[in-house]
Amino acid sequence: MATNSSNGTTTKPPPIPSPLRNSKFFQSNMRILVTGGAGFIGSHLVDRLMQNEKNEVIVADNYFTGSKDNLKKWIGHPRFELIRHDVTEPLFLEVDQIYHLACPASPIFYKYNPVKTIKTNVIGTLNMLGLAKRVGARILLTSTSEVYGDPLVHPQTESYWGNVNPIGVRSCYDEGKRVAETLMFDYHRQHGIEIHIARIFNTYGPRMNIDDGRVVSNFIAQALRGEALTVQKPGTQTRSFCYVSDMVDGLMRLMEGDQTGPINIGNPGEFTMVELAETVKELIKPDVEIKMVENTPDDPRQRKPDISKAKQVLGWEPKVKLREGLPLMEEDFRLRLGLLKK
Ligand SMILES: NC(=O)c1ccc[n+]([C@@H]2O[C@H](COP(=O)([O-])OP(=O)(O)OC[C@H]3O[C@@H](n4cnc5c(N)ncnc54)[C@H](O)[C@@H]3O)[C@@H](O)[C@H]2O)c1
Ligand SMILES: O=c1ccn([C@@H]2O[C@H](COP(=O)(O)OP(=O)(O)O[C@H]3OC[C@@H](O)[C@H](O)[C@H]3O)[C@@H](O)[C@H]2O)c(=O)[nH]1
Repeated sequence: MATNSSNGTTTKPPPIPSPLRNSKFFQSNMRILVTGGAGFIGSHLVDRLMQNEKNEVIVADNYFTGSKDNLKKWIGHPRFELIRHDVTEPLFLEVDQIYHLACPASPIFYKYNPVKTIKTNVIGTLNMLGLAKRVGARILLTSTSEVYGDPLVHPQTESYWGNVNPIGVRSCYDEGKRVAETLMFDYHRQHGIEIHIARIFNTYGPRMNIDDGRVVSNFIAQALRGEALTVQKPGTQTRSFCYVSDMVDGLMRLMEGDQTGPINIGNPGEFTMVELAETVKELIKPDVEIKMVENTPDDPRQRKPDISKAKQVLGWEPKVKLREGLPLMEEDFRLRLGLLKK
């Protein structure tokens, strides 16, 4: 069956699934690979996938930012496998679906080793597309709102080509993800691979690394530790925050449908960093100080997804509001920091 690309062209039918599927010994389970599945979003995705008894889940992760701890409830389960693997090396598996999430998401981590970040996005995605082609699997890429760069169009629609610095300190990630999208579409057009591209906007929730440097995790950890909330200048820059359970729901709907995307998955609720700090202050520690600190180069000044396409073709929209999601993350951080509520 040819797939409908977002630009209306139809492509060759996908390669036939692995001959294994026709063998009489074949388990009829769906074999799902989640690269980066030991990470924040990936481990929540694994939790949801494992709820379906017809799913066998394999996680491939190099633990650069993820942790086995995020998957401890599944280790040893007969339908679950965890392998230490770096996606910049080829991977030979028999699978039916690939959720390709492997890439450090926190700017502090993806800037730590920029060459490795772009290798992960380019060579890692090439390896996963090669795997999809070999076994006839469908593949979903978790791309990012960063492909829009410092957007001149607001809110951002999927048809916006972006405003990205090709040689900046964030380019390893922003351009790396753009090349990953390009590779996805080239394999789709040239080899008929069934692709799905999600452009994920800022996502938060339990299991974020406490010190991974992203704004929501920073503010909550700072408030719980009684440290000043560090608003990076100018403080008027905006982001929109999607709770992780909404994000996982969107990714699974995209994988199960026939849309190539790209499709924005995010919460259109837009806040300045000062507003976010004030909300965390009010909800967690009303006497905490808020201080302005220096920012880093090329920080986008505004970001808000237009999610009309996700609503229309996926029947998806976020349900959890920021003021509902933050307390759930606070509870998780208190537990992990040993600061249970008195
Ligand atoms: N969380 C967000 O706000 C957000 C926003 C946009 C896009 N995304 C994308 O979603 C995906 C997951 O993000 P996250 O927030 O869960 O980040 P995360 O850092 O928690 O998870 C990434 C996972 O990938 C693994 N990984 C990194 N490089 C790897 C490599 N070379 N080989 C194998 N595994 C590797 C890490 O160890 C980690 O487990 C990423 O692709 C990220 O770019 C996230
Ligand atoms: O302590 C902090 C940290 C960050 N910030 C600000 O908060 C905003 C968001 O910064 P974050 O580091 O949380 O995240 P970013 O928006 O830069 O990237 C995020 O969204 C796009 C995804 O692809 C990335 O994976 C995700 O990390 C920035 O304007 C930053 O300057 C603060 O004000 N204080």
